[in-house]
Amino acid sequence: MISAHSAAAVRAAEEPLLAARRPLMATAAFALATRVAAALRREGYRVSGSIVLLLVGGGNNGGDALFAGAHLARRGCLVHAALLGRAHAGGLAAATAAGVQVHDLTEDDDPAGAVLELAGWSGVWVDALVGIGARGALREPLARVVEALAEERAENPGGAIVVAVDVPSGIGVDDGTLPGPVLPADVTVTMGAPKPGLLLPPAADLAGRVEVADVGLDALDDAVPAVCRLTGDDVTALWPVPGPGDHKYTRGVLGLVAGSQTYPGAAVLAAAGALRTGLGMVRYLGPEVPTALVHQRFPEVVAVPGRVQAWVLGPGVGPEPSVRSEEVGEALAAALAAHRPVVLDAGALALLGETFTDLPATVVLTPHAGELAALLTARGEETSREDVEDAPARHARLAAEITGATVLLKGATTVVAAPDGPLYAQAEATGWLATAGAGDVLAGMVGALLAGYGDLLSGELHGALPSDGAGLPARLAAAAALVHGRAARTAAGLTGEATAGGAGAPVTAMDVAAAVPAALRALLG
Ligand SMILES: NC(=O)C1=CN([C@@H]2O[C@H](COP(=O)(O)OP(=O)(O)OC[C@H]3O[C@@H](n4cnc5c(N)ncnc54)[C@H](O)[C@@H]3O)[C@@H](O)[C@H]2O)[C@H](O)CC1
Ligand SMILES: [K+]
Repeated sequence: MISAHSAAAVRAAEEPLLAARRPLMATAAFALATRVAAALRREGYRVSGSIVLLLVGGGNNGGDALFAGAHLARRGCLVHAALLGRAHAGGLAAATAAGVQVHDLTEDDDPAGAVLELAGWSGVWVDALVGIGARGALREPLARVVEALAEERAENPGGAIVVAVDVPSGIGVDDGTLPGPVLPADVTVTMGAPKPGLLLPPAADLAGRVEVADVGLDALDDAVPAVCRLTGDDVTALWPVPGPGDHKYTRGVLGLVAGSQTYPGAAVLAAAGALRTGLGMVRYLGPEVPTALVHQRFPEVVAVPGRVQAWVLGPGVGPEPSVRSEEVGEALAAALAAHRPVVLDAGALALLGETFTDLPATVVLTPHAGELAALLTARGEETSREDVEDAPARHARLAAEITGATVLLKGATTVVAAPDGPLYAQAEATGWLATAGAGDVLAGMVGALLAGYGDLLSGELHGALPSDGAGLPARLAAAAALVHGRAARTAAGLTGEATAGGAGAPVTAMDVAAAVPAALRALLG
């Protein structure tokens, strides 16, 4: 698992080391210089002779770059330092002594023009304007400088390598927002631990390859992370793999109230997602048309009421009041009364206006940005889809706090928030996954995992939800999102990590469901 820590947590971990006069900045700077050299070599350049431009702000972020520039100068780089704030004195002295060419632009009347000229000759731009000390959108003249460089980079994408120091300057370090202009990075060398803004969209999309420089912040190992990203190993540890003693009730039975006469296909897609994820049985409850379609595709689905350990309610049910939405409401009331974990998707989310208020964290909402905006607005927090897309983590957390439920906010990066515990940010998906029905498949996958842990989550095994169950719904939802994304990549012909190259090919939602077993085989070994 990748754990990201807030700026405050990093500072708290730094304090005792700084008090003990540990050379944090020297360690950070050496790591930065090493990573810049590696980035040059990765692109086929020689280190010696390469021209490096340091963009230096007025704090310790700039200090890191100045000390790193001294290392690079001693390795034969031609290093220029554009000072755009009162530079770190020690760093400036070290850089000057090592032959770094310093350009003090603090009094320049057109610093952006001067920086652009220096940038035009440079093979590497080191963005050290602000780090975790940033407060809000970049102020002038930094904003104009960053805008000019970002425009230049957009016009010449194959140009300089951009290396961000700690974070790309100007991102929302703790919430992943983009309050103002930011220079997209190819590499972010982050000190001590990833920051939330390097995992949370939209800022995470501008960080490039994130490399963590170890500066000895061991105190963070015991700190509760602000944001987590599950990796394959975490999913392997979580995924319920049946053994000789298992039967369908120990593996979990999922109740599925999905699909309608208008959208019958959602029932098939949600059932596909659940069945391919692996569970004891799916009980489908719905009208004649979707029932027939589900049975045609999956004869193993049982279409009569009975014992279930978890529910998926709402895929393919419209938000407008209808007989079907009433059936979903009745199923939700029964599930809550029985303390069963529930996934609420699509039309079921519209039920949360006034009737269902304080939900347990074992209820997992799976909205997209528009549905989350509608849900928050219905609860008195006037919110637009754009508001959610600009700050997904903040709005997912707000919805979790207001409803009490776990919120899986679908998007290119899927964010999962629970009323307490860390946020999750899963970014395995490919753009091909943006296709009709993919959300129905994901709802089925989340439901299958909840069913697999159904008795534990319902507290039947331990009385009240045990401490080791706290946070489990969020982890399971994040695990489902990881496998959903990996399955889409597999179906699209994109293998390996999210960073692997290749364009892939179109996929349907059913292709994604069909690829889940292959994605799991790759993960479970
Ligand atoms: N503490 C240490 O020894 C280490 C710190 N590391 C690096 O230091 C930065 C954090 O440094 P800090 O001095 O606290 O703040 P910054 O340099 O990030 O920024 C402060 C600097 O930026 C100006 N500023 C703030 N907000 C804005 C804005 N919106 N627009 C324009 N300018 C802004 C502010 O006025 C100051 O001048 C951390 O990120 C690390 O890179 C080392 O890595 C480890 C040791
Ligand atoms: K920076």
